[in-house]
Amino acid sequence: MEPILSVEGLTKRFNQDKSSVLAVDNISFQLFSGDCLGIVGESSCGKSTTVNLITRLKDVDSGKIILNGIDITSAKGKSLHSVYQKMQMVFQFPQDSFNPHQKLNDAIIEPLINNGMSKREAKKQLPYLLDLVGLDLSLINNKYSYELSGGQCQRVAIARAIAIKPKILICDEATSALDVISQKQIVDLLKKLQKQFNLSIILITHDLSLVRQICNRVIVMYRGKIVEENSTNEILQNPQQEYTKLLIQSTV
Ligand SMILES: Nc1ncnc2c1ncn2[C@@H]1O[C@H](COP(=O)(O)OP(=O)(O)OP(=O)(O)O)[C@@H](O)[C@H]1O
Repeated sequence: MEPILSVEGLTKRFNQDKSSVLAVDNISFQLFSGDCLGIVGESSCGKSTTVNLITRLKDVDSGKIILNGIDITSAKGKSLHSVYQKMQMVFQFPQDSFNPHQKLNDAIIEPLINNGMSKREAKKQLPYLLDLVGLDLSLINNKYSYELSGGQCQRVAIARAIAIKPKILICDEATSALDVISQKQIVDLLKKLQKQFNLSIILITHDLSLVRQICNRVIVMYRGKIVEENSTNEILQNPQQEYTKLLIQSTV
């Protein structure tokens, strides 16, 4: 089976004043259709930089990113449009994902309009998209992001992300700013959507219990490198690397 996303030798260094950080150090991995891949590791190990490179928010120093068979390593301008048709992101702080001056109705359908759908047609999709994430149109109608709870807002962010039916959803600490009940609801929602649309998910998290609930594979990062990669069961029950063992111990 061909991977939907393949990352080969990805490297990124940040230079600041006289210091320099090798944030991502020659990492390679593959994501297959229907996979939920967890990327875990302590703060500053390079998780978010990895995501920023894959989604082309940052330029790579070296390495390759192949999305659905197409090399997107240097995708820019118009070619990014087709990248974001296939790959969408959900971020940690749902309220920050939205323009506070834009009504949520408009924010959700924006990707559809950017994708060529008329505003009238896009509006007709709203109740369906909200239903997918367990929300009613009456709740968000004419509201702004700051008028919703974090959990509700994250559902809206997910509705917007899946509106154009991406193949890959990247969740960067998407539940870590939420209370425990909302976290569980978002995890259940992601599981449901994954099945429904055969979504491939990359889940960036500190939280190994989250990984246990939803991921089938896990990558462990330490100081910019992948130190271990395996099925979730193997990583959690039979970790090979000292760092992975420490990570598991520290979160039990
Ligand atoms: N724009 C930047 N300029 C300089 N250094 C950066 C930049 N972005 C990230 N870094 C550095 O790169 C390293 C990796 O950061 P990154 O945000 O990818 O880690 P992370 O694993 O996502 O951390 P966290 O879990 O705390 O979000 C860190 O040392 C960070 O300080």
